[in-house]
Amino acid sequence: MLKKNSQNAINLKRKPVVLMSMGAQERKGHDYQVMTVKYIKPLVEHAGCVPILAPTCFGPEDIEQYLSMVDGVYLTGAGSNIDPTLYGQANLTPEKQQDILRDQFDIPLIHAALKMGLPIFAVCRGMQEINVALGGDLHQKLYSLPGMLDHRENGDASVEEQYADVHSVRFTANSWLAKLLGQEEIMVNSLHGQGIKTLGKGVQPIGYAEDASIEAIYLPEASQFTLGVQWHPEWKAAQNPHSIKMFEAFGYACRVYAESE
Ligand SMILES: N[C@@H](CCC(=O)NCCCC(=O)O)C(=O)O
Repeated sequence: MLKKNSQNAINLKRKPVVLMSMGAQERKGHDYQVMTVKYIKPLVEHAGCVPILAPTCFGPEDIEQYLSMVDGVYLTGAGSNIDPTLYGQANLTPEKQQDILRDQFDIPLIHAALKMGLPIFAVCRGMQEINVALGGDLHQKLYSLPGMLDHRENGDASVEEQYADVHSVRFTANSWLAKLLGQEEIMVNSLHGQGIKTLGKGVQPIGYAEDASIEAIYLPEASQFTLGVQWHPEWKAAQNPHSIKMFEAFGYACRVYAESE
């Protein structure tokens, strides 16, 4: 039996379950599928969800079965770049790692999740995947464009320094995201070399860095919660009220989906 409390929270008998796509990594001649704990932690602690980690190395065949078991999809960041042939460009960063198996899993996953009305929260590479899945493309070297900030981290710096807030993001005035966060501008960290160029079908920017690059998107025509951010709200989320609000909102959307099942 479902109950709603006075804060409009939904008390399900079970926690909502959320799919996270894993990434490929090779170590000492063995293939691994990996997920960084920093991404899982706020999903558990602030969204109140149970993660299911899906290996992406066996192809997209079982996507529908995975999605039938979950109440949301959380697409994380990763150091790898999306294969640019998927958005009609030659590879300008051949020195960078790719993860074609994750691309081949996540693109149909996004289409299927949208069709099913599953809430989607996407971070960094995940946000770029949504744009590519919907027919958009990317700047492969955002940092080489005139007038743009360098959004990459300093590879020689400590992890603390790499994930420190470095630039602002301004949200569309009166947008749902500005209302959720209670302010129209926040400071964020930045660890990406690529960024959205042409918008995919139905993709709406809702936050921009001071160099006008796209930092947050959603899909206004979708019935479910959709949010993609280019920064890393998962990093020390417990210490960041904005990150907590985003994970809580995603968790709430997943609970609503679970209740509807
Ligand atoms: N490779 C893309 C995506 C960047 C991204 O997701 N970075 C994550 C860094 C590592 C992590 O925190 O998981 C780009 O460069 O734009």
